[in-house]
Amino acid sequence: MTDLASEYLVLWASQTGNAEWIAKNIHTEAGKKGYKGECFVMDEFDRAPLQKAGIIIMVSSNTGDGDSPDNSLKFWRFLRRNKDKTYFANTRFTVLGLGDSNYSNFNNSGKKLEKKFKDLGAQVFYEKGLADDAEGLENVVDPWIEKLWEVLPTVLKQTGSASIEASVAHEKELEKEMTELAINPVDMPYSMKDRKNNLPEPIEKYTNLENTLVDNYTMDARKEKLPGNVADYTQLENTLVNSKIKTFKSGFPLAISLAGLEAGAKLTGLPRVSVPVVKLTKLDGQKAEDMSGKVPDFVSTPVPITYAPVTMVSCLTAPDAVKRTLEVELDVGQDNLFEPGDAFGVLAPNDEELVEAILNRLGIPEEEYHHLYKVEGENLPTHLQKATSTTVIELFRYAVDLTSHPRKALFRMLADSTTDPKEKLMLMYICSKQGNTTFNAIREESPTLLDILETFPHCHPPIDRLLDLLPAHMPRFYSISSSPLKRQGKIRFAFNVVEYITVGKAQRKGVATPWMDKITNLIPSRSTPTNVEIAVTQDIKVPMYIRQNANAFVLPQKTERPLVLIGPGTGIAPFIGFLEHRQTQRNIRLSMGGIGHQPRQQIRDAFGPIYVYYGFREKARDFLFEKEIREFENDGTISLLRIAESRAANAPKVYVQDLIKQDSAKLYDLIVGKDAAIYICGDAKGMAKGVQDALAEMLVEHQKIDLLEANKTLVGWISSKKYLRDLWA
Ligand SMILES: Cc1cc2nc3c(=O)[nH]c(=O)nc-3n(C[C@H](O)[C@H](O)[C@H](O)COP(=O)(O)O)c2cc1C
Repeated sequence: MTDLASEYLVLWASQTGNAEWIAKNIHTEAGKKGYKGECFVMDEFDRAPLQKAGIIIMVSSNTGDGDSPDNSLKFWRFLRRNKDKTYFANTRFTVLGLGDSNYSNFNNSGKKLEKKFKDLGAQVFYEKGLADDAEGLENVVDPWIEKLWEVLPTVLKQTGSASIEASVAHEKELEKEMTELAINPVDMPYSMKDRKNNLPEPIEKYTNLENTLVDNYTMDARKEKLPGNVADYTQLENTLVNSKIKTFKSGFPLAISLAGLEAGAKLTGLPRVSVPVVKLTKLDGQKAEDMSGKVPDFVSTPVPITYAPVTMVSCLTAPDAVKRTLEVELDVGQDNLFEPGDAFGVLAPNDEELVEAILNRLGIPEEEYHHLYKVEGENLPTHLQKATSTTVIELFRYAVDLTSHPRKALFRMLADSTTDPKEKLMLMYICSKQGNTTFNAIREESPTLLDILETFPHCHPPIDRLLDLLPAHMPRFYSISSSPLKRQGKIRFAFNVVEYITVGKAQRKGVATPWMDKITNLIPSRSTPTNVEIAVTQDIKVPMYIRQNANAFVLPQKTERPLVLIGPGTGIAPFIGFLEHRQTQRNIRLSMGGIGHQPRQQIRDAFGPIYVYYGFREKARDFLFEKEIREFENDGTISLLRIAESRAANAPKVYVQDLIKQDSAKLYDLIVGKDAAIYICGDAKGMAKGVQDALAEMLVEHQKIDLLEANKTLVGWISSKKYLRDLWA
């Protein structure tokens, strides 16, 4: 195939919006460069010119255990059924995979796409890119796209409406702006010396500002730094509160290292200014009621949302434990069908104080919060497509993510939205190749949008552009930790309340877990007794929907099949549901009575043994579900309970993988001899890899095969669903 193709097709599959955003940017830019083509989500492949487009560019992320995103499952069914080795004989393609190296199945879906397309006769025109969210997607995505523009003219005609010359000229212009920015000495942000000279006395307070323009500061720390009498300011603050002038939450401005920024140097590798898509139009004079507590209509879910009343809350950790784990029960009603192991999504809003502080920082007064707007634009991202009549506050509560890792493209846009040349230079530096270390350090700090805006006080981005560049706000998923057999119409789940301090001393919190902590109202005391179930009678509702488990992380149909359940920390939660289910099934069988000469033995044989590997820091503080687990052990639901304590006083650290190694003979007999299914839930990084190694060692020792063979066997077990993993990074 040497001819130039005349049309391209971009296909994307995305679980949380990154791949969609990147794919749509590629499509928009290709159009601007004069190429002709279309862009579709993979599951709409039947509308796409699959065989007609000579060039296919695919962008796909991963979910679960190297699984393809939900919006590509139909496409995958089509690909799997397609056995025609010449189906894509006239197609050249490339793949951009988005993955995370914390997962052992790194970028599995992109790799699978490449293999399948080759099997169907397609040829690779440009080597696939495998981006890593653990390191920052941009590190691979940006150079991969840059190179794509170099390769594309060799395989695709520029036939679009824009004339080639015009597009080349436009391209040159962009290129110049994008790849080169000379640093003029007068534009340089303050040097350390200047900074010290400009600071009020006493200077010692500021000497910790090495390499920073802005120190991290809290309200109190800020007061401390104010020159003059602090009492005056405190009084001023009180006066403001008393006179009902609203005060807003402060952010934590970032400490930005400019170590690589030198006068006369050039900034290169700057991301292209992303094409504006979103247009926010005010609907004249129309206002909406404050719908606080109700998820706005533009949020789409695969099944309708249930507003489930909270019926019980319990704190599973001791007051002085490092993590705080809550268990919550929701009344989801009889119509929501689920199995233990299924997950459900919680539609929590962004933190209200954060939302209001951001709106305030963007210059939107409170009386504007409820004006109705329409979100318009060609090729809008999925999460904004239905926002045809909504308010600014709802968009910031439910449409965009205000706390996840910022994209380089956001900094690039902010650079164009500041009135201050020094801020512009800093922002350009952050998204340049030279500023990569600084960008990664910023990612580590997980700043909120408020923190970023407070770091660059002269930056006034238009809201439309923020909507363009902020990632989608997503539901948060939790595993169900109860059995519908035992608790009809109710689900229980457990979660750690995500709150922590960063290296830069900024306080951070998650979205859904602090929200649930707040609405269930256990926080004020913090000394809530451990493991006491508190009935909730107030009208507290959680918007949620059940997502049935796509990767078979549910109990096997046959109750005789032995199980090995491995779940440290909150990874034990789905297994509590499994065990409750088995316990109830056994009780039902017992109440019905066995059959034959040995009825009790017959009942026992109907339920395979269950080995549980569970771990936590310390028995006294973090033994989640202790009461339930002891009960399962005593009544024989659990056949073998192995507990790993990683921070027991005066004892070596023990992890679940250590216990698996100790039990390797027993486990080999159960897993290989008796065909047990293995389930593992929890941290993808240390734990899942450790368990994988321990299982491989078990095979090496008892099956007498080498490590390579052992790992191949494990991969085979994963694909045959004998070894099931529900992991998070
Ligand atoms: C629950 C979950 C499971 C994931 N599993 C994998 C995986 O098995 N392999 C991998 O390479 N990346 C995995 N990822 C990482 C995603 O592919 C990555 O974060 C990507 O940027 C998401 O893009 P999206 O927003 O388009 O879905 C997982 C992410 C999540 C949240």
